[in-house]
Amino acid sequence: MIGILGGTFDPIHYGHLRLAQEVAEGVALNAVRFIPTGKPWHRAPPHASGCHRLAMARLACAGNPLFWADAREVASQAPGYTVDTLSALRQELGQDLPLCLILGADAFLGLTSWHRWPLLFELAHIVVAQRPGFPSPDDQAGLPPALAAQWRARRVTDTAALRNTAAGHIYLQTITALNISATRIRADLAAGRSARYLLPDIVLDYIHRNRLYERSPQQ
Ligand SMILES: Nc1ncnc2c1ncn2[C@@H]1O[C@H](COP(=O)(O)OP(=O)(O)OP(=O)(O)O)[C@@H](O)[C@H]1O
Ligand SMILES: O=C(O)c1ccc[n+]([C@@H]2O[C@H](COP(=O)([O-])O)[C@@H](O)[C@H]2O)c1
Repeated sequence: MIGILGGTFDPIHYGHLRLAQEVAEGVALNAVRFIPTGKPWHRAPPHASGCHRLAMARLACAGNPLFWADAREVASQAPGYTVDTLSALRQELGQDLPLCLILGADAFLGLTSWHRWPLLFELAHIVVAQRPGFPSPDDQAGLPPALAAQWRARRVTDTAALRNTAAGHIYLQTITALNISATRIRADLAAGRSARYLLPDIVLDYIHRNRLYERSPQQ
């Protein structure tokens, strides 16, 4: 079973890495692919280029045999819709392998705005985790009605259900709450404050060597 963690990763940080690690252990994944977005259609352009964000993801993944940074969205000129990425992975990996799309609560709460979002359930399971500062995904009052309906229909509490079908379930993984965001890291760096212990040293060294995030970020 493979996990997919997409993100802007501008830059990648311990919130992403613990999310991937704890989901991998929680649902018994064989690998997690980190897929940095190329030119995201849904938010302001990233501060660092796709090449830099991919390089930082590669550095962060090195040393963990489960983790792998996937260049496909950065290398593509297409809008980077997750449904297209999952379709391509399905073609490569076959129809039977269970795929788990990993989402933090903020991403999950916005799911109904995603391109062709109901199709995502035909391509992968969704494993969602809480994130500090956002409503818990199992608080149905906080979900848009269409997503709450999917939650009721698809939610499973036994990880065996994820292994037994290739796609279509929703699973809530409890993880260590880390109130870390890339926005905060960019703000710290732009203000000349240290971002140590929020992200791996090897990524921070890369940021300093390449003089990323030195100017005041536009939020
Ligand atoms: N601290 C965290 N805890 C749980 N999930 C997280 C955390 N940080 C990011 N994620 C999840 O990782 C994925 C990618 O997030 P993203 O790259 O946008 O990071 P971010 O820190 O939210 O960035 P930014 O502050 O620039 O919006 C999303 O599914 C998001 O919910
Ligand atoms: O496919 C979509 O329409 C879509 C809309 C919003 C976000 N996503 C994906 O969700 C992931 C997390 O996005 P973000 O903004 O939190 O970095 C990333 O892989 C995005 O490509 C995808």
